[in-house]
Amino acid sequence: MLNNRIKVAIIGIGDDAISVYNLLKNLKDIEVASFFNIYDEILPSNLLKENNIVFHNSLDKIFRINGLDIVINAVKDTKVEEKLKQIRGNVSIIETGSVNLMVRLFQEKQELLKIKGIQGELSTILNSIQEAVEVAGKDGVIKYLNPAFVRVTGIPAEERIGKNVLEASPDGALAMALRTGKNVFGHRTKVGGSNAEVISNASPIIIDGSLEGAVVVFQHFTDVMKLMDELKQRTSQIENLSDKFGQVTTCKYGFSDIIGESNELKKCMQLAEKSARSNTTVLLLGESGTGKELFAHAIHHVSSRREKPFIKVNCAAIPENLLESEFFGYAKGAFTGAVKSKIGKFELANGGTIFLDEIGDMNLALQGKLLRVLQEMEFEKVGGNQTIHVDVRVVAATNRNLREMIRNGNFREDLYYRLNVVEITIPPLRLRKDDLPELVDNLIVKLNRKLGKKVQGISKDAEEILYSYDWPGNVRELENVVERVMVTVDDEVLKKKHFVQHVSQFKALPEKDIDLMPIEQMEQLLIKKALSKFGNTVEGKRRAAQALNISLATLYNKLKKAKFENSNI
Ligand SMILES: Nc1ncnc2c1ncn2[C@@H]1O[C@H](COP(=O)(O)OP(=O)(O)OP(=O)(O)O)[C@@H](O)[C@H]1O
Repeated sequence: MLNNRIKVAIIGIGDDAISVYNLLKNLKDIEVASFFNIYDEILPSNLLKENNIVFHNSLDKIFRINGLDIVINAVKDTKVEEKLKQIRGNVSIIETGSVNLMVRLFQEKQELLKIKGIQGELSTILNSIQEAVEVAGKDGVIKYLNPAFVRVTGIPAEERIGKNVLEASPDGALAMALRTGKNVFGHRTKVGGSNAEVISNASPIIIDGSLEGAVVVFQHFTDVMKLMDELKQRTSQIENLSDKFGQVTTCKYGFSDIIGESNELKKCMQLAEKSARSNTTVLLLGESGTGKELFAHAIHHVSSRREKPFIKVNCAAIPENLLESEFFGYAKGAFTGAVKSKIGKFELANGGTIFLDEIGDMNLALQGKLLRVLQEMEFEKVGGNQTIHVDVRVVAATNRNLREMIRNGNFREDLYYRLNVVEITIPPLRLRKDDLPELVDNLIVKLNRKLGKKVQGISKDAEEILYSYDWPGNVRELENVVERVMVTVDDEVLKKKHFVQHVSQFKALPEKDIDLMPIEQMEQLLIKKALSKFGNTVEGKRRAAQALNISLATLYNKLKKAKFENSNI
């Protein structure tokens, strides 16, 4: 019956009949099959438009309607009532007054069906989840539990349902939520027959502002712990890997990237290439911007270690107190905040090359530790007691005068000799100006690509001005100068006037009548000028270094050397 529509016939087509029809037409379980127009009344026009409704003008036809379930009598006529009494079988006769009640019953039935559907879905979910669920009414009587509850606790459903949770499990999360009317999170207790430790969350069920019961969801603590352990392990693996990825520098350059035909540079390249194939430690010396890092990359690139990591450590950029843990890593709990262990650069470089840039800026204590690693290729993490063995090739570089530092007691002599198995001093650009044309040509090609320009070359007078300059910032400075001009100029040939117009170095220096003075003195003058322009703050120094085309570390070194920091610049 629920799935078949109920067939209805309405007697009369007056106002009563029409309002009954309007009530019924939207109920999907009811089909108004026929109207009986027994007084030759005029049919309302909208009813005429309705489909599939048959109009009869004789009540006799009522007996012939197939499968009729209900007749609604919307006329007050004793003759009609008499006639209807003759109808037999399953047909019900209803007066218009009862129609409202019938409609309400149908609507409630529809709601009930909807609720049944939702109930079905919910019980499928509750039956299949791994977490145990238990529900109690406001009086504490347990009304529901799912199959996982029985599995986790070992208590059969029939022993539990109907009991009062406030007595059966007074310390459990469900009882707490019922007593307080508040959510309970992460509550740990032992349950039931299995005495299993569980971790539960419970919530009160509040309907229209009043507490109607509570529900608890819980699972085996061991399950949760297992998941947590697994999660922790995975997280630490991911952190380690991303740590490693972040630190491993891909080796970007080979010897073919080192530009220059001067004898001075060629000698350096030959020596570097020869030593690259052995495992020896190489010490690269030279002013800032001469290409020491480029050489370190090239050495790694032609060595048998080229497929292994190339790790760069800038000893000047890392605060002294962190340098040791940067080098060797630290063990978990080595100091406050060391919640997990950290892998150091030496371990990361295992099998490959470590490039210790600005080695002259390392403190004496750490120099001693580094010496031990270089001699024995083993070390312990900070706060750790396990010895770690590595196989690392060391390339070190500095723009400082290590021999002078040894004389002043600032650099260990034994470390110096360990490092300079092969010592390569890259000459400054001012001593190999023959390399300028090739360097500039190469730069123009690279920058044309980068900036989308079509520069063909530089004019003779521009070349002259480049030759006449001493390049304290070496190749790095040359790169910046050419880029600055190419960014601003659209001509195909770069001329002297472009360099003078756009490059402060050339603007600042008078072209003629410049007093000759020692280069170091000129350098100091320029640093003073830059600091008075940008200020003696950390930011000022950073901007001054930028303007002078030297690294911040180099600026600090030069300041230290000249003791500028205490002067009144
Ligand atoms: N011979 C060269 N051929 C091509 N490019 C070079 C050459 N020498 C240096 N460079 C370029 O000049 C810039 C500075 O070089 P690099 O960083 O190797 O110098 P550095 O001596 O290590 O400097 P610092 O001491 O300041 O760290 C880089 O962009 C590098 O590619």
